[in-house]
Amino acid sequence: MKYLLPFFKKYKKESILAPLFKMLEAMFDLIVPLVIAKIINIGIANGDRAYIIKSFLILIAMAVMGLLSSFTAQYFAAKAAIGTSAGLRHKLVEHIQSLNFAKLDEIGASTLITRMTADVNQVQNGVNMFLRLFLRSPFIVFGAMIMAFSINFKISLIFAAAILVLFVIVFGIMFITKPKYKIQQNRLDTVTETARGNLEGVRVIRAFGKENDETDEFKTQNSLLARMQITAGNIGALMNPLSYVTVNTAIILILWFGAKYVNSGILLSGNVIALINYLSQILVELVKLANLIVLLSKAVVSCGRIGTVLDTESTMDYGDVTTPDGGYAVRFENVSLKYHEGGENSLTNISFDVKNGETIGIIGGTGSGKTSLVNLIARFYDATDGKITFMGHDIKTWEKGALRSKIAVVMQKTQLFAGTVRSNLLYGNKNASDAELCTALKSAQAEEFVRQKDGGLDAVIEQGGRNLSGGQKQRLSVARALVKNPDILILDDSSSALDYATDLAMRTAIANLQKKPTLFIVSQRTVAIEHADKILVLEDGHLAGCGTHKELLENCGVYKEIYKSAEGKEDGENE
Ligand SMILES: Nc1ncnc2c1ncn2[C@@H]1O[C@H](COP(=O)(O)OP(=O)(O)OP(=O)(O)O)[C@@H](O)[C@H]1O
Repeated sequence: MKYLLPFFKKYKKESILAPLFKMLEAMFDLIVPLVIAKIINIGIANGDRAYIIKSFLILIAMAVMGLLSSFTAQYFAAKAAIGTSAGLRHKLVEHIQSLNFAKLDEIGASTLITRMTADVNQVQNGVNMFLRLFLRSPFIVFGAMIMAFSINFKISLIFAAAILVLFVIVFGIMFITKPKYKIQQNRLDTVTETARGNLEGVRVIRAFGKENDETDEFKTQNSLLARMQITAGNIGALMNPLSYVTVNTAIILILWFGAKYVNSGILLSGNVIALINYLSQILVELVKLANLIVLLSKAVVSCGRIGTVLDTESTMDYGDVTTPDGGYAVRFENVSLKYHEGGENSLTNISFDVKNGETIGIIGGTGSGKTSLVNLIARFYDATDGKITFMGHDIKTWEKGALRSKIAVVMQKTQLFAGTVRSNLLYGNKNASDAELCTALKSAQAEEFVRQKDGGLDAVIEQGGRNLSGGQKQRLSVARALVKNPDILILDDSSSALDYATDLAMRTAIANLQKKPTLFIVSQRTVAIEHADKILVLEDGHLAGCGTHKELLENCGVYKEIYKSAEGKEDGENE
Protein backbone atom coordinates (compact mmCIF):
# COMPACT_ATOMS: atom_id res chain seq x y z
CA MET A 1 0.00 0.00 0.00
CA LYS A 2 2.81 2.39 0.85
CA TYR A 3 3.95 2.11 -2.77
CA LEU A 4 0.46 2.70 -4.16
CA LEU A 5 -0.38 5.84 -2.20
CA PRO A 6 2.17 8.24 -3.74
CA PHE A 7 0.77 7.52 -7.21
CA PHE A 8 -2.82 7.56 -6.02
CA LYS A 9 -2.27 10.95 -4.37
CA LYS A 10 -1.42 12.45 -7.76
CA TYR A 11 -5.07 11.93 -8.69
CA LYS A 12 -6.62 13.71 -5.70
CA LYS A 13 -9.16 15.64 -7.77
CA GLU A 14 -10.29 12.51 -9.63
CA SER A 15 -10.39 10.49 -6.41
CA ILE A 16 -12.76 13.01 -4.85
CA LEU A 17 -14.94 13.69 -7.88
CA ALA A 18 -15.49 10.06 -8.90
CA PRO A 19 -17.16 8.99 -5.60
CA LEU A 20 -19.04 12.28 -5.35
CA PHE A 21 -20.63 11.83 -8.77
CA LYS A 22 -21.43 8.23 -7.84
CA MET A 23 -23.19 9.56 -4.71
CA LEU A 24 -25.18 11.94 -6.87
CA GLU A 25 -26.26 9.01 -9.03
CA ALA A 26 -27.16 7.09 -5.84
CA MET A 27 -29.37 9.96 -4.63
CA PHE A 28 -31.40 9.82 -7.83
CA ASP A 29 -31.65 6.04 -7.46
CA LEU A 30 -33.02 6.42 -3.93
CA ILE A 31 -35.66 8.95 -4.97
CA VAL A 32 -37.03 6.81 -7.84
CA PRO A 33 -39.01 4.30 -5.65
CA LEU A 34 -40.62 7.23 -3.83
CA VAL A 35 -41.75 8.84 -7.10
CA ILE A 36 -43.10 5.47 -8.28
CA ALA A 37 -44.93 5.03 -4.97
CA LYS A 38 -46.51 8.45 -5.45
CA ILE A 39 -47.54 7.61 -9.02
CA ILE A 40 -49.36 4.54 -7.63
CA ASN A 41 -50.73 6.17 -4.46
CA ILE A 42 -51.80 9.49 -6.01
CA GLY A 43 -51.74 9.31 -9.82
CA ILE A 44 -53.19 5.85 -10.36
CA ALA A 45 -55.39 5.82 -7.22
CA ASN A 46 -57.04 9.12 -8.27
CA GLY A 47 -56.88 8.53 -12.03
CA ASP A 48 -54.86 11.78 -12.31
CA ARG A 49 -53.29 11.58 -15.80
CA ALA A 50 -51.53 14.96 -15.52
CA TYR A 51 -49.85 13.87 -12.25
CA ILE A 52 -48.73 10.58 -13.82
CA ILE A 53 -47.25 12.35 -16.87
CA LYS A 54 -45.52 14.97 -14.70
CA SER A 55 -44.05 12.24 -12.47
CA PHE A 56 -43.02 10.25 -15.51
CA LEU A 57 -41.12 13.28 -16.89
CA ILE A 58 -39.44 13.71 -13.49
CA LEU A 59 -38.35 10.05 -13.66
CA ILE A 60 -36.87 10.57 -17.14
CA ALA A 61 -35.03 13.72 -16.00
CA MET A 62 -33.63 11.86 -13.01
CA ALA A 63 -32.56 8.94 -15.22
CA VAL A 64 -30.69 11.33 -17.56
CA MET A 65 -28.99 13.10 -14.65
CA GLY A 66 -28.13 9.75 -13.08
CA LEU A 67 -26.63 8.57 -16.35
CA LEU A 68 -24.55 11.74 -16.72
CA SER A 69 -23.33 11.45 -13.12
CA SER A 70 -22.42 7.83 -13.71
CA PHE A 71 -20.46 8.63 -16.90
CA THR A 72 -18.59 11.45 -15.18
CA ALA A 73 -17.77 9.27 -12.18
CA GLN A 74 -16.51 6.46 -14.38
CA TYR A 75 -14.35 8.87 -16.36
CA PHE A 76 -12.63 10.18 -13.21
CA ALA A 77 -12.34 6.73 -11.63
CA ALA A 78 -10.78 5.28 -14.78
CA LYS A 79 -8.37 8.21 -15.06
CA ALA A 80 -7.19 7.80 -11.47
CA ALA A 81 -6.96 4.00 -11.73
CA ILE A 82 -5.08 3.96 -15.02
CA GLY A 83 -2.74 6.75 -13.91
CA THR A 84 -2.02 5.02 -10.60
CA SER A 85 -1.30 1.66 -12.20
CA ALA A 86 0.86 3.21 -14.93
CA GLY A 87 2.94 4.93 -12.23
CA LEU A 88 3.23 1.71 -10.27
CA ARG A 89 4.28 -0.24 -13.35
CA HIS A 90 6.88 2.38 -14.17
CA LYS A 91 8.28 2.23 -10.63
CA LEU A 92 8.45 -1.56 -10.86
CA VAL A 93 10.39 -1.45 -14.12
CA GLU A 94 12.73 1.20 -12.71
CA HIS A 95 13.30 -0.85 -9.57
CA ILE A 96 13.86 -4.09 -11.45
CA GLN A 97 16.49 -2.35 -13.58
CA SER A 98 18.28 -1.32 -10.39
CA LEU A 99 18.46 -4.88 -8.99
CA ASN A 100 21.65 -6.85 -9.29
CA PHE A 101 21.76 -10.19 -11.09
CA ALA A 102 21.84 -12.22 -7.88
CA LYS A 103 18.50 -10.70 -6.84
CA LEU A 104 17.01 -11.06 -10.32
CA ASP A 105 18.04 -14.75 -10.34
CA GLU A 106 16.39 -15.12 -6.94
CA ILE A 107 13.04 -13.58 -7.96
CA GLY A 108 12.86 -15.05 -11.47
CA ALA A 109 11.78 -13.45 -14.72
CA SER A 110 8.30 -15.04 -14.88
CA THR A 111 7.38 -13.77 -11.44
CA LEU A 112 8.47 -10.30 -12.46
CA ILE A 113 6.39 -10.45 -15.64
CA THR A 114 3.28 -11.55 -13.70
CA ARG A 115 3.78 -8.72 -11.19
CA MET A 116 4.16 -6.12 -13.94
CA THR A 117 1.10 -7.33 -15.85
CA ALA A 118 -1.53 -9.40 -13.99
CA ASP A 119 -0.83 -7.90 -10.54
CA VAL A 120 -0.72 -4.29 -11.73
CA ASN A 121 -3.98 -4.87 -13.66
CA GLN A 122 -5.56 -6.28 -10.52
CA VAL A 123 -4.56 -3.14 -8.62
CA GLN A 124 -5.96 -0.98 -11.44
CA ASN A 125 -9.32 -2.78 -11.28
CA GLY A 126 -9.33 -2.51 -7.50
CA VAL A 127 -8.72 1.25 -7.53
CA ASN A 128 -11.30 1.79 -10.26
CA MET A 129 -14.07 -0.13 -8.50
CA PHE A 130 -13.12 1.28 -5.09
CA LEU A 131 -13.58 4.86 -6.32
CA ARG A 132 -16.88 3.98 -7.93
CA LEU A 133 -18.43 1.99 -5.14
CA PHE A 134 -16.90 2.68 -1.75
CA LEU A 135 -19.31 5.58 -1.08
CA ARG A 136 -22.16 4.65 -3.39
CA SER A 137 -22.87 1.14 -2.15
CA PRO A 138 -22.96 1.84 1.63
CA PHE A 139 -24.88 5.05 0.87
CA ILE A 140 -27.57 3.12 -1.03
CA VAL A 141 -27.71 0.34 1.59
CA PHE A 142 -28.13 2.76 4.51
CA GLY A 143 -30.18 5.26 2.50
CA ALA A 144 -32.62 2.57 1.36
CA MET A 145 -32.88 1.31 4.94
CA ILE A 146 -33.68 4.76 6.28
CA MET A 147 -36.25 5.27 3.51
CA ALA A 148 -37.79 1.89 4.35
CA PHE A 149 -37.96 2.72 8.08
CA SER A 150 -39.57 6.07 7.26
CA ILE A 151 -42.27 4.19 5.29
CA ASN A 152 -43.10 1.54 7.91
CA PHE A 153 -41.13 0.58 10.99
CA LYS A 154 -42.49 -2.96 11.48
CA ILE A 155 -42.00 -4.13 7.90
CA SER A 156 -38.55 -2.57 7.92
CA LEU A 157 -37.53 -5.06 10.60
CA ILE A 158 -37.80 -7.71 7.87
CA PHE A 159 -35.42 -5.49 5.94
CA ALA A 160 -32.93 -5.30 8.76
CA ALA A 161 -33.00 -9.09 9.24
CA ALA A 162 -32.53 -9.68 5.49
CA ILE A 163 -29.58 -7.28 5.39
CA LEU A 164 -27.98 -9.02 8.36
CA VAL A 165 -28.24 -12.42 6.66
CA LEU A 166 -26.93 -10.95 3.40
CA PHE A 167 -23.94 -9.49 5.23
CA VAL A 168 -23.11 -12.87 6.75
CA ILE A 169 -23.34 -14.57 3.33
CA VAL A 170 -21.32 -11.95 1.50
CA PHE A 171 -18.56 -11.51 4.07
CA GLY A 172 -18.40 -15.22 4.92
CA ILE A 173 -17.80 -16.10 1.28
CA MET A 174 -15.25 -13.35 0.93
CA PHE A 175 -13.40 -14.51 4.03
CA ILE A 176 -13.17 -18.08 2.69
CA THR A 177 -12.13 -17.19 -0.85
CA LYS A 178 -9.48 -14.56 -0.09
CA PRO A 179 -6.57 -16.91 0.76
CA LYS A 180 -7.42 -18.97 -2.29
CA TYR A 181 -6.74 -15.98 -4.55
CA LYS A 182 -3.22 -15.73 -3.16
CA ILE A 183 -2.54 -19.37 -4.00
CA GLN A 184 -4.17 -18.83 -7.39
CA GLN A 185 -1.80 -15.97 -8.20
CA ASN A 186 1.26 -18.05 -7.21
CA ARG A 187 0.08 -20.86 -9.46
CA LEU A 188 -0.34 -18.37 -12.27
CA ASP A 189 3.38 -17.55 -11.83
CA THR A 190 4.25 -21.22 -12.31
CA VAL A 191 2.05 -21.50 -15.41
CA THR A 192 3.70 -18.39 -16.87
CA GLU A 193 7.14 -19.81 -16.09
CA THR A 194 6.29 -23.13 -17.78
CA ALA A 195 4.74 -21.41 -20.80
CA ARG A 196 7.76 -19.17 -21.14
CA GLY A 197 10.17 -22.13 -21.02
CA ASN A 198 8.08 -23.91 -23.66
CA LEU A 199 7.99 -20.94 -25.99
CA GLU A 200 11.66 -20.07 -25.62
CA GLY A 201 12.73 -23.66 -26.15
CA VAL A 202 10.19 -24.53 -28.83
CA ARG A 203 12.84 -25.51 -31.39
CA VAL A 204 14.69 -27.80 -28.97
CA ILE A 205 11.41 -29.34 -27.81
CA ARG A 206 10.48 -30.18 -31.41
CA ALA A 207 13.97 -31.34 -32.33
CA PHE A 208 13.87 -33.84 -29.44
CA GLY A 209 10.26 -34.78 -30.09
CA LYS A 210 9.34 -33.70 -26.54
CA GLU A 211 6.11 -31.91 -27.46
CA ASN A 212 3.96 -34.43 -25.57
CA ASP A 213 6.12 -34.33 -22.41
CA GLU A 214 6.08 -30.55 -22.38
CA THR A 215 2.35 -30.43 -23.09
CA ASP A 216 1.76 -32.87 -20.20
CA GLU A 217 3.89 -30.76 -17.86
CA PHE A 218 1.99 -27.65 -18.88
CA LYS A 219 -1.30 -29.49 -18.47
CA THR A 220 -0.34 -30.47 -14.90
CA GLN A 221 0.53 -26.90 -13.93
CA ASN A 222 -2.49 -25.52 -15.74
CA SER A 223 -4.88 -27.95 -14.06
CA LEU A 224 -3.45 -27.05 -10.64
CA LEU A 225 -4.25 -23.42 -11.42
CA ALA A 226 -7.66 -24.29 -12.88
CA ARG A 227 -8.50 -26.44 -9.82
CA MET A 228 -7.79 -23.55 -7.48
CA GLN A 229 -9.76 -21.16 -9.70
CA ILE A 230 -12.67 -23.60 -9.78
CA THR A 231 -12.59 -24.04 -5.98
CA ALA A 232 -12.60 -20.26 -5.44
CA GLY A 233 -15.20 -19.87 -8.21
CA ASN A 234 -17.46 -22.55 -6.72
CA ILE A 235 -17.43 -20.91 -3.31
CA GLY A 236 -17.94 -17.48 -4.92
CA ALA A 237 -20.79 -18.92 -7.02
CA LEU A 238 -22.74 -19.66 -3.84
CA MET A 239 -23.10 -15.93 -3.29
CA ASN A 240 -25.82 -15.27 -5.87
CA PRO A 241 -28.20 -18.19 -5.08
CA LEU A 242 -27.88 -17.67 -1.32
CA SER A 243 -28.43 -13.94 -1.50
CA TYR A 244 -31.36 -14.23 -3.91
CA VAL A 245 -33.05 -16.83 -1.70
CA THR A 246 -32.68 -14.41 1.22
CA VAL A 247 -34.02 -11.45 -0.72
CA ASN A 248 -36.91 -13.36 -2.28
CA THR A 249 -37.89 -14.70 1.15
CA ALA A 250 -37.84 -11.12 2.44
CA ILE A 251 -39.94 -9.95 -0.54
CA ILE A 252 -42.53 -12.68 0.17
CA LEU A 253 -42.67 -11.59 3.81
CA ILE A 254 -42.97 -7.92 2.83
CA LEU A 255 -45.79 -8.76 0.40
CA TRP A 256 -47.49 -10.90 3.05
CA PHE A 257 -47.38 -8.29 5.79
CA GLY A 258 -47.70 -5.40 3.31
CA ALA A 259 -50.96 -6.85 1.94
CA LYS A 260 -52.31 -7.18 5.48
CA TYR A 261 -51.38 -3.55 6.29
CA VAL A 262 -52.85 -2.30 2.99
CA ASN A 263 -56.10 -4.14 3.78
CA SER A 264 -56.26 -2.61 7.22
CA GLY A 265 -55.42 0.84 5.79
CA ILE A 266 -52.10 1.25 7.63
CA LEU A 267 -50.08 1.25 4.41
CA LEU A 268 -50.67 2.37 0.82
CA SER A 269 -50.05 -0.14 -1.97
CA GLY A 270 -47.48 2.19 -3.63
CA ASN A 271 -45.43 2.09 -0.44
CA VAL A 272 -45.28 -1.72 -0.54
CA ILE A 273 -43.90 -1.45 -4.09
CA ALA A 274 -41.38 1.15 -2.85
CA LEU A 275 -40.28 -1.20 -0.05
CA ILE A 276 -39.73 -4.02 -2.53
CA ASN A 277 -37.78 -1.66 -4.81
CA TYR A 278 -35.58 -0.61 -1.91
CA LEU A 279 -34.91 -4.21 -0.99
CA SER A 280 -33.89 -4.99 -4.60
CA GLN A 281 -31.60 -1.96 -4.59
CA ILE A 282 -30.00 -3.12 -1.35
CA LEU A 283 -29.43 -6.58 -2.77
CA VAL A 284 -27.81 -5.21 -5.93
CA GLU A 285 -25.57 -2.90 -3.91
CA LEU A 286 -24.59 -5.58 -1.41
CA VAL A 287 -23.59 -7.90 -4.24
CA LYS A 288 -21.62 -5.02 -5.77
CA LEU A 289 -20.08 -4.36 -2.37
CA ALA A 290 -19.14 -8.02 -2.03
CA ASN A 291 -17.59 -8.02 -5.50
CA LEU A 292 -15.77 -4.84 -4.55
CA ILE A 293 -14.43 -6.47 -1.42
CA VAL A 294 -13.33 -9.56 -3.37
CA LEU A 295 -11.73 -7.31 -5.97
CA LEU A 296 -10.10 -5.25 -3.25
CA SER A 297 -8.75 -8.29 -1.47
CA LYS A 298 -7.29 -9.50 -4.76
CA ALA A 299 -5.85 -6.03 -5.30
CA VAL A 300 -4.39 -6.05 -1.77
CA VAL A 301 -2.77 -9.44 -2.43
CA SER A 302 -1.40 -8.10 -5.73
CA CYS A 303 -0.21 -4.94 -3.99
CA GLY A 304 1.63 -7.14 -1.51
CA ARG A 305 3.25 -9.12 -4.31
CA ILE A 306 4.32 -5.91 -6.06
CA GLY A 307 5.55 -4.60 -2.68
CA THR A 308 7.71 -7.71 -2.22
CA VAL A 309 9.57 -6.87 -5.43
CA LEU A 310 9.84 -3.18 -4.53
CA ASP A 311 11.06 -4.11 -1.03
CA THR A 312 13.82 -6.24 -2.51
CA GLU A 313 16.94 -4.19 -2.17
CA SER A 314 19.84 -4.50 -4.53
CA THR A 315 22.63 -6.16 -2.56
CA MET A 316 25.18 -4.18 -4.55
CA ASP A 317 26.43 -0.81 -3.39
CA TYR A 318 28.42 1.46 -5.64
CA GLY A 319 31.01 4.09 -4.77
CA ASP A 320 31.82 7.40 -6.44
CA VAL A 321 35.05 6.62 -8.29
CA THR A 322 34.82 7.72 -11.91
CA THR A 323 38.42 7.83 -13.14
CA PRO A 324 41.15 5.18 -13.37
CA ASP A 325 44.17 5.33 -11.06
CA GLY A 326 46.86 3.77 -13.27
CA GLY A 327 48.00 0.33 -12.20
CA TYR A 328 46.50 -2.89 -13.47
CA ALA A 329 43.43 -2.90 -15.66
CA VAL A 330 42.05 -5.81 -13.63
CA ARG A 331 43.44 -7.61 -10.61
CA PHE A 332 41.95 -10.60 -8.77
CA GLU A 333 43.27 -11.43 -5.30
CA ASN A 334 42.09 -14.77 -3.85
CA VAL A 335 38.65 -14.31 -5.34
CA SER A 336 35.89 -16.85 -4.73
CA LEU A 337 32.28 -16.82 -5.88
CA LYS A 338 29.26 -18.67 -4.59
CA TYR A 339 25.96 -17.88 -6.30
CA HIS A 340 23.73 -19.05 -3.48
CA GLU A 341 24.06 -19.15 0.27
CA GLY A 342 24.96 -22.72 1.20
CA GLY A 343 25.74 -23.66 -2.44
CA GLU A 344 29.01 -24.81 -3.97
CA ASN A 345 31.76 -22.38 -4.94
CA SER A 346 31.70 -21.62 -8.67
CA LEU A 347 35.11 -19.97 -8.39
CA THR A 348 37.69 -20.64 -5.70
CA ASN A 349 40.72 -18.60 -4.74
CA ILE A 350 41.45 -17.05 -8.12
CA SER A 351 44.36 -14.60 -8.39
CA PHE A 352 45.75 -12.94 -11.52
CA ASP A 353 46.44 -9.50 -12.90
CA VAL A 354 46.01 -7.89 -16.27
CA LYS A 355 47.81 -4.83 -17.64
CA ASN A 356 46.11 -2.22 -19.78
CA GLY A 357 45.79 -3.26 -23.42
CA GLU A 358 46.62 -6.92 -22.80
CA THR A 359 44.68 -9.75 -24.36
CA ILE A 360 43.65 -12.45 -21.93
CA GLY A 361 42.38 -15.83 -22.99
CA ILE A 362 40.13 -17.78 -20.62
CA ILE A 363 39.72 -21.46 -21.28
CA GLY A 364 38.38 -24.49 -19.46
CA GLY A 365 35.85 -27.29 -19.69
CA THR A 366 32.16 -26.61 -19.61
CA GLY A 367 30.99 -25.43 -16.19
CA SER A 368 34.57 -24.64 -15.11
CA GLY A 369 33.70 -21.04 -14.23
CA LYS A 370 34.72 -19.00 -17.29
CA THR A 371 31.49 -16.98 -17.52
CA SER A 372 31.41 -16.59 -13.73
CA LEU A 373 34.89 -15.06 -13.85
CA VAL A 374 34.06 -12.48 -16.53
CA ASN A 375 30.76 -11.73 -14.79
CA LEU A 376 32.81 -10.58 -11.82
CA ILE A 377 34.92 -8.25 -13.98
CA ALA A 378 31.71 -6.64 -15.28
CA ARG A 379 30.40 -6.63 -11.70
CA PHE A 380 27.26 -8.50 -12.64
CA TYR A 381 27.87 -10.36 -9.36
CA ASP A 382 30.04 -9.59 -6.36
CA ALA A 383 32.79 -11.92 -5.23
CA THR A 384 31.95 -13.82 -2.07
CA ASP A 385 35.60 -13.63 -0.94
CA GLY A 386 38.74 -11.84 -2.03
CA LYS A 387 39.26 -8.52 -3.75
CA ILE A 388 38.86 -7.33 -7.32
CA THR A 389 40.65 -4.20 -8.43
CA PHE A 390 39.41 -2.44 -11.53
CA MET A 391 41.69 0.20 -13.09
CA GLY A 392 43.49 0.80 -9.84
CA HIS A 393 40.44 0.98 -7.54
CA ASP A 394 38.48 -1.64 -5.62
CA ILE A 395 35.69 -2.52 -8.06
CA LYS A 396 33.09 -1.83 -5.35
CA THR A 397 34.16 1.81 -5.09
CA TRP A 398 33.37 2.58 -8.73
CA GLU A 399 30.35 4.65 -9.58
CA LYS A 400 27.89 2.43 -11.47
CA GLY A 401 27.67 4.50 -14.68
CA ALA A 402 31.41 5.07 -14.87
CA LEU A 403 32.12 1.36 -14.43
CA ARG A 404 29.58 0.36 -17.08
CA SER A 405 30.86 2.99 -19.52
CA LYS A 406 34.34 1.42 -19.41
CA ILE A 407 33.27 -2.15 -20.10
CA ALA A 408 31.52 -3.82 -22.99
CA VAL A 409 30.44 -7.42 -22.72
CA VAL A 410 29.39 -9.72 -25.52
CA MET A 411 27.49 -12.43 -23.73
CA GLN A 412 27.58 -16.10 -24.51
CA LYS A 413 23.87 -15.97 -25.26
CA THR A 414 23.47 -13.11 -27.70
CA GLN A 415 20.58 -10.77 -27.08
CA LEU A 416 19.37 -8.39 -29.75
CA PHE A 417 16.30 -6.19 -29.49
CA ALA A 418 13.41 -5.64 -31.86
CA GLY A 419 14.22 -2.64 -34.05
CA THR A 420 16.80 -2.11 -36.75
CA VAL A 421 20.51 -2.86 -37.12
CA ARG A 422 21.11 0.81 -36.34
CA SER A 423 18.95 0.91 -33.19
CA ASN A 424 20.73 -2.19 -31.88
CA LEU A 425 24.17 -0.75 -32.57
CA LEU A 426 23.28 2.59 -31.00
CA TYR A 427 22.70 0.69 -27.76
CA GLY A 428 26.50 0.85 -27.48
CA ASN A 429 26.61 4.62 -27.91
CA LYS A 430 23.52 6.59 -28.83
CA ASN A 431 25.59 9.43 -30.30
CA ALA A 432 27.65 7.29 -32.67
CA SER A 433 27.70 8.43 -36.30
CA ASP A 434 26.88 6.14 -39.23
CA ALA A 435 30.59 6.11 -40.09
CA GLU A 436 31.41 4.83 -36.58
CA LEU A 437 28.70 2.19 -36.84
CA CYS A 438 30.16 1.02 -40.17
CA THR A 439 33.68 0.84 -38.72
CA ALA A 440 32.39 -1.30 -35.84
CA LEU A 441 30.50 -3.55 -38.29
CA LYS A 442 33.67 -3.89 -40.37
CA SER A 443 35.80 -4.92 -37.37
CA ALA A 444 33.12 -7.40 -36.27
CA GLN A 445 33.09 -8.87 -39.81
CA ALA A 446 29.43 -7.95 -40.06
CA GLU A 447 29.60 -5.21 -42.67
CA GLU A 448 28.99 -7.44 -45.65
CA PHE A 449 25.91 -9.25 -44.40
CA VAL A 450 24.38 -6.00 -43.15
CA ARG A 451 25.01 -4.39 -46.55
CA GLN A 452 23.26 -7.31 -48.23
CA LYS A 453 20.22 -6.97 -46.00
CA ASP A 454 17.28 -4.93 -47.22
CA GLY A 455 17.73 -1.45 -45.78
CA GLY A 456 21.35 -1.90 -44.61
CA LEU A 457 21.66 -0.13 -41.27
CA ASP A 458 17.87 0.22 -41.28
CA ALA A 459 17.25 -3.48 -41.85
CA VAL A 460 14.65 -4.81 -39.44
CA ILE A 461 15.75 -6.95 -36.50
CA GLU A 462 13.06 -9.02 -34.85
CA GLN A 463 12.87 -9.57 -31.08
CA GLY A 464 15.89 -11.62 -29.94
CA GLY A 465 17.34 -11.32 -33.47
CA ARG A 466 15.34 -14.34 -34.57
CA ASN A 467 15.54 -13.31 -38.23
CA LEU A 468 19.36 -13.62 -38.12
CA SER A 469 21.62 -16.65 -38.11
CA GLY A 470 23.59 -17.55 -34.97
CA GLY A 471 26.84 -16.22 -36.50
CA GLN A 472 25.18 -13.00 -37.70
CA LYS A 473 23.77 -12.40 -34.22
CA GLN A 474 27.20 -12.91 -32.67
CA ARG A 475 28.89 -10.52 -35.11
CA LEU A 476 26.22 -7.86 -34.59
CA SER A 477 26.62 -8.20 -30.83
CA VAL A 478 30.39 -7.73 -31.15
CA ALA A 479 29.82 -4.67 -33.36
CA ARG A 480 27.43 -3.23 -30.74
CA ALA A 481 30.13 -3.66 -28.10
CA LEU A 482 32.75 -2.02 -30.31
CA VAL A 483 30.50 1.01 -30.94
CA LYS A 484 30.85 1.66 -27.22
CA ASN A 485 34.60 2.09 -27.71
CA PRO A 486 35.26 0.41 -24.37
CA ASP A 487 38.44 0.29 -22.29
CA ILE A 488 37.74 -3.33 -21.47
CA LEU A 489 36.06 -5.70 -23.90
CA ILE A 490 34.83 -9.11 -22.82
CA LEU A 491 33.97 -11.65 -25.51
CA ASP A 492 32.32 -14.56 -23.74
CA ASP A 493 32.46 -17.41 -26.24
CA SER A 494 31.06 -14.94 -28.73
CA SER A 495 32.54 -16.46 -31.87
CA SER A 496 31.43 -20.04 -31.27
CA ALA A 497 29.17 -19.86 -34.34
CA LEU A 498 31.86 -18.37 -36.59
CA ASP A 499 34.22 -20.26 -38.86
CA TYR A 500 37.91 -20.07 -38.02
CA ALA A 501 38.79 -17.55 -40.76
CA THR A 502 36.03 -15.10 -39.75
CA ASP A 503 36.92 -15.49 -36.07
CA LEU A 504 40.58 -14.79 -36.81
CA ALA A 505 39.74 -11.79 -39.00
CA MET A 506 37.57 -10.39 -36.19
CA ARG A 507 40.24 -10.85 -33.52
CA THR A 508 42.89 -9.29 -35.80
CA ALA A 509 40.63 -6.31 -36.51
CA ILE A 510 40.02 -5.78 -32.77
CA ALA A 511 43.77 -6.08 -32.04
CA ASN A 512 44.43 -3.40 -34.66
CA LEU A 513 41.84 -0.95 -33.37
CA GLN A 514 43.12 2.61 -32.89
CA LYS A 515 42.19 2.40 -29.21
CA LYS A 516 42.81 -1.23 -28.49
CA PRO A 517 40.81 -2.34 -25.45
CA THR A 518 42.03 -4.70 -22.76
CA LEU A 519 40.53 -7.83 -24.20
CA PHE A 520 39.15 -10.91 -22.44
CA ILE A 521 38.37 -13.77 -24.77
CA VAL A 522 36.49 -16.72 -23.31
CA SER A 523 36.68 -19.72 -25.58
CA GLN A 524 36.53 -23.48 -25.62
CA ARG A 525 39.08 -23.54 -28.47
CA THR A 526 42.82 -23.03 -27.84
CA VAL A 527 43.18 -21.74 -31.37
CA ALA A 528 41.10 -18.66 -30.48
CA ILE A 529 43.35 -17.65 -27.59
CA GLU A 530 46.79 -19.02 -28.35
CA HIS A 531 48.15 -15.58 -29.24
CA ALA A 532 46.87 -13.98 -26.03
CA ASP A 533 49.37 -12.27 -23.72
CA LYS A 534 48.12 -14.45 -20.90
CA ILE A 535 45.82 -17.43 -20.74
CA LEU A 536 43.84 -18.41 -17.64
CA VAL A 537 43.00 -22.09 -17.48
CA LEU A 538 40.04 -22.99 -15.29
CA GLU A 539 39.09 -26.35 -13.91
CA ASP A 540 36.13 -26.81 -11.55
CA GLY A 541 36.32 -23.16 -10.54
CA HIS A 542 40.04 -23.31 -9.71
CA LEU A 543 42.83 -21.65 -11.65
CA ALA A 544 44.68 -24.64 -13.07
CA GLY A 545 47.21 -22.56 -14.99
CA CYS A 546 48.15 -19.04 -16.03
CA GLY A 547 50.69 -18.10 -18.70
CA THR A 548 51.30 -17.92 -22.43
CA HIS A 549 50.29 -20.66 -24.82
CA LYS A 550 53.89 -21.88 -24.93
CA GLU A 551 54.34 -21.85 -21.17
CA LEU A 552 51.07 -23.65 -20.56
CA LEU A 553 51.87 -26.35 -23.11
CA GLU A 554 55.01 -26.99 -21.08
CA ASN A 555 53.62 -26.89 -17.57
CA CYS A 556 49.81 -27.11 -17.49
CA GLY A 557 48.34 -30.59 -17.87
CA VAL A 558 44.75 -29.35 -18.23
CA TYR A 559 45.69 -26.94 -21.01
CA LYS A 560 47.73 -29.59 -22.80
CA GLU A 561 44.72 -31.92 -22.65
CA ILE A 562 42.36 -29.30 -24.08
CA TYR A 563 44.89 -28.48 -26.79
CA LYS A 564 45.38 -32.14 -27.69
CA SER A 565 41.67 -32.93 -27.78
CA ALA A 566 41.14 -29.92 -30.07
CA GLU A 567 44.01 -31.07 -32.28
CA GLY A 568 42.53 -34.56 -32.34
CA LYS A 569 39.18 -33.16 -33.40
CA GLU A 570 40.74 -31.11 -36.17
CA ASP A 571 42.74 -34.14 -37.36
CA GLY A 572 39.54 -36.18 -37.29
CA GLU A 573 37.71 -33.53 -39.25
CA ASN A 574 40.52 -33.38 -41.81
CA GLU A 575 40.65 -37.15 -42.36
N1 LIG B 1 23.34 -17.62 -12.12
C1 LIG B 1 23.81 -18.75 -11.58
N2 LIG B 1 23.25 -19.23 -10.45
C2 LIG B 1 23.72 -20.35 -9.87
N3 LIG B 1 24.75 -21.08 -10.34
C3 LIG B 1 25.35 -20.66 -11.46
C4 LIG B 1 24.91 -19.48 -12.14
N4 LIG B 1 25.69 -19.32 -13.22
C5 LIG B 1 26.57 -20.34 -13.24
N5 LIG B 1 26.38 -21.14 -12.18
C6 LIG B 1 27.16 -22.34 -11.82
O1 LIG B 1 28.53 -21.97 -11.75
C7 LIG B 1 29.36 -22.94 -12.34
C8 LIG B 1 30.24 -22.29 -13.42
O2 LIG B 1 29.38 -21.85 -14.45
P1 LIG B 1 29.92 -20.94 -15.64
O3 LIG B 1 28.76 -20.55 -16.46
O4 LIG B 1 30.75 -19.88 -15.08
O5 LIG B 1 30.83 -21.99 -16.42
P2 LIG B 1 31.47 -21.87 -17.86
O6 LIG B 1 32.87 -22.33 -17.72
O7 LIG B 1 31.26 -20.51 -18.42
O8 LIG B 1 30.61 -22.94 -18.64
P3 LIG B 1 30.29 -23.02 -20.21
O9 LIG B 1 31.57 -23.19 -20.94
O10 LIG B 1 29.45 -24.25 -20.30
O11 LIG B 1 29.57 -21.79 -20.56
C9 LIG B 1 28.46 -24.03 -12.88
O12 LIG B 1 28.46 -25.08 -11.96
C10 LIG B 1 27.10 -23.38 -12.93
O13 LIG B 1 26.10 -24.32 -12.66
